[in-house]
Amino acid sequence: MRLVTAQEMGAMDQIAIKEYGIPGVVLMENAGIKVAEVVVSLLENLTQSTIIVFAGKGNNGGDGFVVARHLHNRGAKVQVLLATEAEKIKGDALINLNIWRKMGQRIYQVNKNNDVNLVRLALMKADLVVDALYGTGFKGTVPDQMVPIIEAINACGKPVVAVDIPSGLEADTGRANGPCIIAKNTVTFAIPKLGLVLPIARQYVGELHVVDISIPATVTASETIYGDRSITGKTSDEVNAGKGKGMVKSTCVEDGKGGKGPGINKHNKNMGASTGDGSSAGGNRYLITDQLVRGWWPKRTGNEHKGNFGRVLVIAGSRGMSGAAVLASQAAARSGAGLVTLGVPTGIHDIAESKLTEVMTFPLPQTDRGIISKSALESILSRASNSDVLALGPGLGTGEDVTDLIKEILLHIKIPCVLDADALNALAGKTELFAAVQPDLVLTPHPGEMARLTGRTIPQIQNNRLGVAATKATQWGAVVVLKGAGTVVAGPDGSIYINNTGNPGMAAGGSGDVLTGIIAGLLAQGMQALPAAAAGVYLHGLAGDAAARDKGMASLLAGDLLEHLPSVLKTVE
Ligand SMILES: NC(=O)C1=CN([C@@H]2O[C@H](COP(=O)(O)OP(=O)(O)OC[C@H]3O[C@@H](n4cnc5c(N)ncnc54)[C@H](O)[C@@H]3O)[C@@H](O)[C@H]2O)[C@@H](O)CC1
Ligand SMILES: [K+]
Repeated sequence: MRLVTAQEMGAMDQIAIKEYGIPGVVLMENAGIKVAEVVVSLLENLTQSTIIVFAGKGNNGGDGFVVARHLHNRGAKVQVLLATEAEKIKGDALINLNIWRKMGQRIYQVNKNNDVNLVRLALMKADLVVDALYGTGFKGTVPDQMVPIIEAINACGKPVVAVDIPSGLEADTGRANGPCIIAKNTVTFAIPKLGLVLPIARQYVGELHVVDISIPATVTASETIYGDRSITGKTSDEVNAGKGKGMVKSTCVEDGKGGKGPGINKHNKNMGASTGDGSSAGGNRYLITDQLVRGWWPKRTGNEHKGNFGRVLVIAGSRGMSGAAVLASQAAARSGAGLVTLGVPTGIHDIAESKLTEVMTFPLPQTDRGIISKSALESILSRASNSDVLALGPGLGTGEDVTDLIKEILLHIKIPCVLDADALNALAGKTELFAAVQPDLVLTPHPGEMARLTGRTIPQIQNNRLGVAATKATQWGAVVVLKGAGTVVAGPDGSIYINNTGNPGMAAGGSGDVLTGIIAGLLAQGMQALPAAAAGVYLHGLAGDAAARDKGMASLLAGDLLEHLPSVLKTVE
């Protein structure tokens, strides 16, 4: 499902208004009607219900007046509390405020500090609250006089329906920098705003409804290139040249409905390049959904043999870390790869072989610390020449030997690679190598590994997950999977896929090894790097959710994910 920033949504609204001739007041009317419908669906007896609508000074408040009118028309008792001076209301919002007044309805101004008593009194009588204080126009922290109002709403215990976005939440970052409405339901217009699906926003958004307000599909479905460089990756001149021309591209890859899918080729590795860090990388953003994954799924016709589904080579493990190698290779096999071969240091070869049935194994020369030695290079490259994908890293261990080996592998490899764990640690400070690698690369760092790779702190990574992932994916010409709650998958073109499956129980040893194997398994079946990574994190999370339902989060083990992979895969197949 496509996601947009506030600026992109605003640009789409403007195109609908200025180029298609749909008056803004019509969009506002539709928005208000759709919110009213959700409110009606939540109330048992509308005509016996009292609804309080909190309206702010902008268009979000304008939507609120429309909601109030439709609920009143349908027999509810509706009170509008205005959290600004009425004189500040303008444009379409003023049109709707005036209609409300002409209907003989009052508004109650509650923009002064001592008005909070009026707010509390109204809330006591309410069955439901509509939050139309701030929408996508909000940034920063709510002004002081709004703090007691928002606190009173959150404390009243009545269900709150947020119009477009909970007030106090930033549409792009999903951050609440101060008090913020905690909604039971959020009704967002046309396309979900990026911040609404980020894990930090979950507690405020509640159930998310995405409703159509009649913005033409040609506008919402286009890979729009509007706004400034911070969104498009274009120079301001290019943007100005395109202004007023409407949609620049029309291929849409949304919910598996069409388009060629977000493939990657190395030639577009610098597309959408961004200068700064922030959320500055160009490209489109999506929430990974079932529909998207189904659209990417390799089709099986029934006439295949095991060679059709690709061969995965896993190079992993070291003394004491045979489990990582076993989990990664089993996950590749479980994800549908035709053949999986695991190369491990001699010392743990027998252990790996005894734990694995379907996966073939072979021993590699090792150092006296039980780590694969540099002299394994030739053997690995020779195996790789008969494979379709290489998964490299889980449990490899660290040291100069490993670093040298990985560097050499990457400089000579000709098949797509998934790099994880120690393969990433080995390349900290040597990331210029990524851009020199010929085949597709998928990197799967957790925030700690990303901090080492980029020379930043973990908080710096976590405070800007989307920006860092997209910027680095562009710079490195690789698919970057930044793990953690709300895993971010970024492509070299700056596009971003956000994952919402999974649970905290998955933060267990070995979970990342399973993900590496799943992505390698999907790549082996012919999926391109970006869809394989995005589908991989989605399925990995679903398997984790199924395992948590089965066993609870506390005792969830990485091996449980393997057990639940088949049923999860069955649902998308
Ligand atoms: N024609 C359109 O563009 C449509 C807009 N719609 C609604 O309009 C909303 C966006 O409206 P607006 O852009 O008017 O803005 P909002 O209504 O979201 O915000 C209201 C005002 O608050 C101000 N503000 C922002 N941050 C603040 C802060 N920290 N402290 C104090 N004031 C702050 C803004 O400058 C703005 O004037 C959407 O969320 C949606 O609800 C819908 O009616 C659909 C059509
Ligand atoms: K709102």
